[in-house]
Order: sequence, then structure tokens, then C-alpha cells
Amino acid sequence: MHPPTPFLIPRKVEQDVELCNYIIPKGSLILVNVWATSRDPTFWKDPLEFKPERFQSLEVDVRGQDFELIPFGAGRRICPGLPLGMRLVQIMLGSLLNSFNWILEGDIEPKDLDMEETFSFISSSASYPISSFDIYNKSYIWHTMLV
Ligand code: HEM
Repeated sequence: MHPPTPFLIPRKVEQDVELCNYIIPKGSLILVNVWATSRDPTFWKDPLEFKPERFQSLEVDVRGQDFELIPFGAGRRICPGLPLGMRLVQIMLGSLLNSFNWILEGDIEPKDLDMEETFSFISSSASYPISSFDIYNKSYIWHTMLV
């Protein structure tokens, strides 16, 4: 729902295409706005709410078959790094959670965190609310985790 790339890679139409009663002329540049589709209230209940549990009961998959959620794109130009990306995200997130003792700075409440994104080719967090953490006295050696 927070795709790293708000738009898929631009595509150029090679011939006139009719789509949903629109003619897309040959030569047009097409940008697929996955940022918008992954928070479209037509498909998502409370799309702006942080509810990771929504995926527990959903059949929607990120592998390019369900167009309401295509962070890796879809079709023949789908991200070839999808299997690696899926594994890396889990390893990185698990390693970060396991290796550091995360705390919120000052008196910030979780509900006050700004979870909005800044817009550019790659989305990033608007602010870095978790700005302080202490190292939990664990060695942080990537290769031992990956072996
Ligand atoms: C969570 C991690 C990743 C995400 C969310 C992601 C997302 C994407 C997206 C959205 C596209 C554009 C697809 C389209 O326009 O239809 C793409 C393309 C691509 N990705 Fe990834 N990617 C990830 C990881 C990786 C990794 C690990 C690699 C390589 C090791 C990789 C290599 C590529 C390449 C080469 C393309 C261009 C494919 C083409 O145009 O034919 N990606 N990726």
C-alpha cells in the first residue's frame, strides 16, 4: 500500500490501443500509478489506516495477478528481482528488529507519527520519527545471518 516506486517504469504505446472506451494513441507515454491504485477506496477498506492484519484474511497477492496491489509491477516486464526482493525485505526487517532496541524519541506517541511519504522516483518516509535507537549489545554481522 506504500509502493517504493509510486509509478511503474514508463511504457511507450507501439500502436493505437482502445482501453475502457478511450483511445490511447501510438507513441503515448504510459505511467501506471500504483500509489493511487493501492489506496483506492473502491478496492480497499480504510486504505489510509495502518492495518497490516488486513492481509491475513485477504487472497490478494503481490505477484502481479491482483492489480489492486502490484508493487512489483505485472505482466512480462514484472520485476525480475521479485523473489529476491521478497526474501531481502524479510531478512532486513527481521534483522533490524532483532538487532536493535527501538524506542520513540521524547514523548512522541505512536499515533502522532507522520507516516506520509515524500514523492520522488522512489518513495521515502516524510520524516524519520524513530530517530534514536540504542544498539542492543548484539553483533550485527550480516553474513552470519545470511548463511
Ligand atoms: C522489494 C523489492 C523490490 C520492489 C518493490 C521492486 C519493484 C519493481 C517495480 C515496480 C518494477 C517495475 C515493473 C513494471 O514497470 O512493470 C521493477 C523493475 C525491475 N526490477 Fe525491481 N523491485 C524490487 C527488487 C528488485 C531486485 C532485488 C532486483 C534485482 C536484483 C530488481 C530488479 C529489477 C529490474 C531489472 C527491473 C526492470 C525489469 C524490466 O523492465 O524488464 N528489483 N521493480
